[in-house]
Amino acid sequence: VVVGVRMWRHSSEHMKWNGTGSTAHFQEIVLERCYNYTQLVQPELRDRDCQKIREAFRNAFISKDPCSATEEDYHPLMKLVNPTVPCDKTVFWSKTKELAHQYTKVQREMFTLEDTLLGYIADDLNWCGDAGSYEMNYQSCPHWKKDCSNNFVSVFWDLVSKRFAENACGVVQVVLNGSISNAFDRKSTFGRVEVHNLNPMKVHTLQAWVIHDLGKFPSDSCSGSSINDLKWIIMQRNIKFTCQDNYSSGKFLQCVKKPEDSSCR
Ligand SMILES: Nc1nc2c(c(=O)[nH]1)N1CN2[C@@H]2O[C@H](COP(=O)(O)OP(=O)(O)OC[C@H]3O[C@@H]1[C@H](O)[C@@H]3O)[C@@H](O)[C@H]2O
Repeated sequence: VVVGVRMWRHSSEHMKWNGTGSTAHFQEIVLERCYNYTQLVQPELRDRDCQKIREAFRNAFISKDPCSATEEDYHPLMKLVNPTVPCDKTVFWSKTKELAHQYTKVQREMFTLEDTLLGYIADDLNWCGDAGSYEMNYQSCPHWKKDCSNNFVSVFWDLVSKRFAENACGVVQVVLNGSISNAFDRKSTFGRVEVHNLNPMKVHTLQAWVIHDLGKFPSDSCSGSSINDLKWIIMQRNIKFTCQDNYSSGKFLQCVKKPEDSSCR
């Protein structure tokens, strides 16, 4: 058996990985974002203990082999924060992160995962430690493809995405990218995790929006094969499927704000 030889940096105690290192000032950013969210964004969460949340987040991965992450490592953190999104207000996205967040900015009552506490805290951050150290590794962290998929960042997003989907109820929406050939991809987090964790006892309809970039000819649409694949999976799960296409991103944002507008059908 060839045992992969991990390259140790000669000078410091940290491993050398293929991915970018932990975000500088990670702990301070986590604490600041937690206070910002619980005091300003969702004041009804003002009693959440941000020091405890920061500590539980750090304890999930510090001093552990960054290629041995499991969902259990995050359980103490998950116990401190449970996503409570009102029914009919959940928005998933795939390959349309910016547009989905523009959507929930104009429609404040809608929620993407980033509009919940854990998604808000962790968005765009990177983090990892080392089994042999109490310090975070700011030089490099495992790359999900070149090093290992069970790294702490990938396991975190799969876990919070699963909980976000489990919690959803009523009519849920997904914003998909009509400017790429496969707007729906079974291997994406939406296709691999969220679709399969919707609870058919709570979610009765998935509404898909297939949005294409302005001035670009749509590459996929509601009648495309990838959307039909999504429709089949959803209907197999006893959830109704509806789909809207023929929207550019600008028109989508305008029409979600004013659906009664004549140009919005
Ligand atoms: N900062 C966030 N990252 C992620 C969220 C999320 O909500 N916020 N994710 C996943 N995710 C990470 O984004 C890329 C894939 O994006 P991309 O390929 O564009 O789309 P995915 O379907 O994989 O992920 C978006 C989907 O999963 C949640 C969010 O609630 C959306 O409904 C991959 O690294 C995932 O681990």
